[in-house]
Amino acid sequence: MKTAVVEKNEVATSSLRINNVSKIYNGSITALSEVNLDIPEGEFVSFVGPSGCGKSTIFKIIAGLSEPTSGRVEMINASNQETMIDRNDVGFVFQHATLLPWKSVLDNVTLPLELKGVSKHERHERGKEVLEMVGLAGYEKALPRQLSGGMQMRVSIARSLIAKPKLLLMDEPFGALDEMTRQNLHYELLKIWEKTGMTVLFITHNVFESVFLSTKIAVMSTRPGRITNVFDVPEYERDESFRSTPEFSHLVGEISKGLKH
Ligand SMILES: Nc1ncnc2c1ncn2[C@@H]1O[C@H](COP(=O)(O)OP(=O)(O)OP(=O)(O)O)[C@@H](O)[C@H]1O
Repeated sequence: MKTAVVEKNEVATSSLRINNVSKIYNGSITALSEVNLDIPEGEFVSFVGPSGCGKSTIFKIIAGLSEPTSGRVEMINASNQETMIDRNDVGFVFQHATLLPWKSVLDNVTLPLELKGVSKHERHERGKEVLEMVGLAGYEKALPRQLSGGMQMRVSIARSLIAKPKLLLMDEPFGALDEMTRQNLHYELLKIWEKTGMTVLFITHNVFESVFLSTKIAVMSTRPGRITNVFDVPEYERDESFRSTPEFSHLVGEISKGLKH
């Protein structure tokens, strides 16, 4: 039976702090207004909210692809000192796998290391390791078009893991996949998260998915985009039966209610 134990990291030594972040586009569109959230390392945090509430904008700011209009995102270390996020520690997965169609699976996955000038031998060793992690050992030579949508997403996840990120940002990674593929990837992702101990931030429109995967769920509202509620998900074993427990239904209900406000 597929199962994964989701436990909070009780010995977190640092946190990612979203500190009073606002973002106004073009001087008039308030995408985010005074967003605050502390995320201890090793947590799995989902962001749910209606279209346009600023979920992708937060991710772009965390990844350093966009500047906040005010506020900042920083790391707080064990001695409570603020440090900058090291962009080399951040991995990104998007809704579409965005693979290079003419490159093999292995070459797609190892591209970030190739761009850094890592030797072919080393990047192939590491590439095989991450392909194994996502369940694609043996597909090194395949081309993206020979893979299903779910397999292409696995390649995209493997590519994001190649540089051993401490923080993985996933922007609706399973939004375009069918339900069975999506559920299989949930287990794979939880296994990878357990194995690596990285912090995962995950955007989804799917409340069920957020409850199944996360240790914490940030509910956002639109106009202006802000976090209206944060739910802690108790520790439990994620297996098929979890989806039909009263705890699961209760949280789904509470979050869905929160989304309507
Ligand atoms: N580059 C930009 N220039 C101007 N407005 C923008 C820009 N990027 C985003 N916006 C606006 O900011 C708001 C938040 O957008 P964002 O993409 O962060 O929301 P989202 O919650 O990720 O939406 P979705 O769930 O549809 O992906 C929206 O009103 C959007 O139109």
